[in-house]
Amino acid sequence: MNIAPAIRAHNVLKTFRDTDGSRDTGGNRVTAVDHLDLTIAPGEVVAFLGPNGAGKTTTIDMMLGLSRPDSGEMTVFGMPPRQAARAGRIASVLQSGGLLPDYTVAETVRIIASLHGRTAEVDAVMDRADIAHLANRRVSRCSGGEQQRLKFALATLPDPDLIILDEPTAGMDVESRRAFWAAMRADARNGRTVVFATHYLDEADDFADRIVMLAHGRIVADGSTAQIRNVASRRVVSAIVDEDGLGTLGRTISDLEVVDRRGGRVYLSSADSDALARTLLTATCAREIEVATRNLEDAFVALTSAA
Ligand SMILES: Nc1ncnc2c1ncn2[C@@H]1O[C@H](COP(=O)(O)OP(=O)(O)OP(=O)(O)O)[C@@H](O)[C@H]1O
Repeated sequence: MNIAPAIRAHNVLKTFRDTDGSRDTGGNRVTAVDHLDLTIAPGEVVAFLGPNGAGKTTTIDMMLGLSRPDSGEMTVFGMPPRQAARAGRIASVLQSGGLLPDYTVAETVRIIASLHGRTAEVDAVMDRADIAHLANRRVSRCSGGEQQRLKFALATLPDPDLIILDEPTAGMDVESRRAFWAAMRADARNGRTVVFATHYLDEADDFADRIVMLAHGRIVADGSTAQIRNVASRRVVSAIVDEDGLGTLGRTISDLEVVDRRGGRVYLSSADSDALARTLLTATCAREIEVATRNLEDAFVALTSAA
């Protein structure tokens, strides 16, 4: 059977007029999403990871049908996003607004449940979002993390096939973040597709099956969390070495990557870091050779700054 992908972006381009506060700059445009190709299968939990301005929100807005690509095509379950949203297949958890402060948590869930004809689900949904113990608390008295869990509960009420979350834990402390993602995980086990944007590497690593790293509107890495960790755990060999030495190295090590140049040192990476270090030592006049493990943060910086 041919099942439509949950999300398919084909050559999606989105630009904006450059409005930097000055008078019209002559029609310069910012490319927010640069010919994006991406397929997400039903049931995947995918993190969009990227620095400020990478294009995460712009991509998410197009997935939700809030804006349209300039060119290319975005589909959700094989249809235009707006149609999928109208059919109740997409829900989103937005960062701010949307809750009535004077209602209790339980009243809020019941009101939205009745709108969707899902009153029988109220208890189960509150349990999954870990807000059952807050049932009688006014929304205005809930912490930011508790309010986000409530919003998440509301988003799951219509039983959508896809949930999209744009930085749902921004501003939360570590404990609240953990509680939020535990609730999300409990829900995703039921086969829902979840796409979330985050700045936090740990969050992506802990809760996603797959990480899509974005920078400058382009995908710079896309893989299972294990694959991304594998790239991240490569060793970096650094040394003081001249351009001749680098040339020799480039001819010997086919996948040589110059990760960084800092403080007179060159930072290098290759799948076989032993061969890299050996060549540096024996075939060049490199000095002060050091080998270090690259952590996820370094890998992220290296991948995104190379884009
Ligand atoms: N309405 C707009 N008008 C002009 N430029 C925009 C608009 N929306 C986004 N941009 C620009 O498009 C680029 C991508 O922005 P986007 O908000 O999608 O990034 P992001 O990855 O979500 O960033 P953040 O992590 O800071 O939320 C940025 O350069 C941004 O300034």
